[in-house]
Amino acid sequence: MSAPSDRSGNLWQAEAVVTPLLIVVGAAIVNDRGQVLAAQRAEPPALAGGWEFPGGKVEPGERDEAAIVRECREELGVEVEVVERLGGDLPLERDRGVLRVWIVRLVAGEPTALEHAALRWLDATQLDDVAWLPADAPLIDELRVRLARV
Ligand SMILES: Nc1nc2c([nH]c(=O)n2[C@H]2C[C@H](O)[C@@H](COP(=O)(O)OP(=O)(O)OP(=O)(O)O)O2)c(=O)[nH]1
Repeated sequence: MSAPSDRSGNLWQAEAVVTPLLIVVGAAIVNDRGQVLAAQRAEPPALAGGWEFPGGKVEPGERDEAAIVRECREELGVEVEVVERLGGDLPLERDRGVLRVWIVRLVAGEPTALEHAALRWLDATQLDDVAWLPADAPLIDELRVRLARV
């Protein structure tokens, strides 16, 4: 069967080609005591109870670093400074997109669970004490090494 074409004879673009890729950024907030802040999701029901790095979807035209700063304000009420990437692009389970985690440091404020069910500071020996969302799992060993160096 031939592909559909318009009157000028151009092939129609397949929908999958033009669907933009979703990018989710996560903030691994590391303090000078070698701890990282883990956040427990409150919603949606399928993810509630799972632990993640605070963050969310990058908006159209927004840089990852700006999205990280915005999400940390919205979700935790803190100001952060982006330090560097942790790991590569990780496939998301529920969405067609990727997760990018950035190491950040706190520059002002004390994190408050404005949207999460709970927050916990974890050191290198405590990273396995919480159930991370599946997409995050490949990063945890790398984070452990990193925290042990602080
Ligand atoms: N923030 C964050 N999201 C993660 C992580 N791991 C992971 O699989 N996700 C998934 C969960 C969600 O399906 C998606 C993030 O969506 P979200 O609902 O937090 O995004 P958002 O804050 O922009 O929220 P909204 O405006 O769309 O409601 O990425 C992680 O470590 N941090």
